[in-house]
Amino acid sequence: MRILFVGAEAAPIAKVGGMGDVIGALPKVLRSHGHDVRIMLPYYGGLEQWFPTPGKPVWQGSAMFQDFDVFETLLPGTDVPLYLLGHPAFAPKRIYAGPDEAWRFTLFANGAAEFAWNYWTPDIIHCHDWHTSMIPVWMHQTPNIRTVFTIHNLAYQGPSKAQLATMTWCPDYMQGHNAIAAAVQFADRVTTVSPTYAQQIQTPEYGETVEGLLSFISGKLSGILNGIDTEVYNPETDPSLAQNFGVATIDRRPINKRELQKEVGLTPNPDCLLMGIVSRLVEQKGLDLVIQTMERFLAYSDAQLIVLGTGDRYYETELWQLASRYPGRVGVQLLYSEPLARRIYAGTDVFLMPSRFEPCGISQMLAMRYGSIPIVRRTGGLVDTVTHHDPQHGQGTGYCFDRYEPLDFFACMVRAWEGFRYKQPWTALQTRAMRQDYSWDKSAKDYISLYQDILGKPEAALTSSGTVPSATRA
Ligand SMILES: Nc1ncnc2c1ncn2[C@@H]1O[C@H](COP(=O)(O)OP(=O)(O)O[C@H]2O[C@H](CO)[C@@H](O)[C@H](O)[C@H]2O)[C@@H](O)[C@H]1O
Repeated sequence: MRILFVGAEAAPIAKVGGMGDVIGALPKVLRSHGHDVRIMLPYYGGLEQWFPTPGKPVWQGSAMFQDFDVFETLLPGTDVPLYLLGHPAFAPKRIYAGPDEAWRFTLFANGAAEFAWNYWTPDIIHCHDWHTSMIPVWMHQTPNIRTVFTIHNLAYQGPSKAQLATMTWCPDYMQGHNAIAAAVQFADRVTTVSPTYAQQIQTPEYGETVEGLLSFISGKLSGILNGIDTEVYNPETDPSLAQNFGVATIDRRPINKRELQKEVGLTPNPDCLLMGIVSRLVEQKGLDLVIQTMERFLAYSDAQLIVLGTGDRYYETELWQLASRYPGRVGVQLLYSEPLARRIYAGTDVFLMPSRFEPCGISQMLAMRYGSIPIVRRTGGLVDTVTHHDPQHGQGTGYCFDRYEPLDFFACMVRAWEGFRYKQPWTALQTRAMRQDYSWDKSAKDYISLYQDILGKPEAALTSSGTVPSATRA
């Protein structure tokens, strides 16, 4: 099959959060199954560091009365062809934010549609989040190109119908009151990134005002759990770590804790419970629970905390103030750093993720792979990836709580702190967490079945190169 991934992020070149991990990893796994998968991204300012000589565009097109260029290269470290859509609107060195966000991503989506009609025609365009919402709208009248729309985060829904109509002249058939609602209606299939979240978004509590629509289209909605890139995120080979380790050499892991404590200005102490957060600092991530409980927990215990993230000014300020009140015990790094993130996964004892909602969550899986035990609220993909530690039966991979209440989170941290004092069961817990299989293999197969189902083609109808002969395309 020929599949074009279109999205705003792809690791390692343009990543803000988990969607970048997904678009950076899944295509290469799908290609290893014999499918021709390619990616299209905006050509953001700053990407020149990855591609010093952009060369000539492979195609030039226009959309919304704007001319744009498309350059072709490979996603670094992979064999995945990457198309970069170049237009001055993407010249600034930022992925999101800015007053023109709605306009420039609508241009990107429309440009990607033009590209698929005129240059490289895939069987399926796999669209990610609202930035690509116009693609299913346009493609519903193009029977040979089908669409999958994946919701990574329903909290962001893109421009309103009125804005879209002004920007794109989209005709009245564009149903739905905003970009994401339109995509959901016109896509051949809608997916989200965990089975639990696929159910939750059909309820008022998690549906972000589109729960009615999502339950109406539930026949074409499914949840496919994210994986992680186990080649790139491997504590045995990760060059960012002070000390590599694996399940068999877990006794080497404490070196990472000591070096991390030194690096972020915490008092080196192997015996205290070192807690970590690596996150976008936004309401979704449950940071108000952290802010409400942390002083009391620090007073009650010997714990330390390291936070890495950027986001809302309110959370940045609150966390910064906490760090200034607890020098040597709380370290806050308000920045984006991939190597430091990995050192936090490898050096902390527990990883906090008390999310208000969580479509899937990649961070808790990375934490487990690196032996840091997640403390999570049981919501969305956290339900599907973390099970509660049961020391008596030697089961479970983390600590979980249900209600979004400070007391419940506090109690969960106390249980983890208590558990950490018993070294043998703790090491067994770490080993279990590290042994979990969160690779993309299973989910990639689920996506392949979904694509085949849309095309109405059994595996045998595909050619040996994995493409459907054009004469037999639907
Ligand atoms: N300051 C920083 N420095 C370095 N690295 C940082 C960082 N802040 C975050 N990261 C990295 O960004 C990723 C975060 O991914 P998550 O899936 O946990 O959450 P996010 O909300 O961004 O993703 C959304 O999309 C994904 C993908 O579908 C869903 O899993 C998730 O639930 C949904 O909210 C991790 O790889 C993490 O290490």
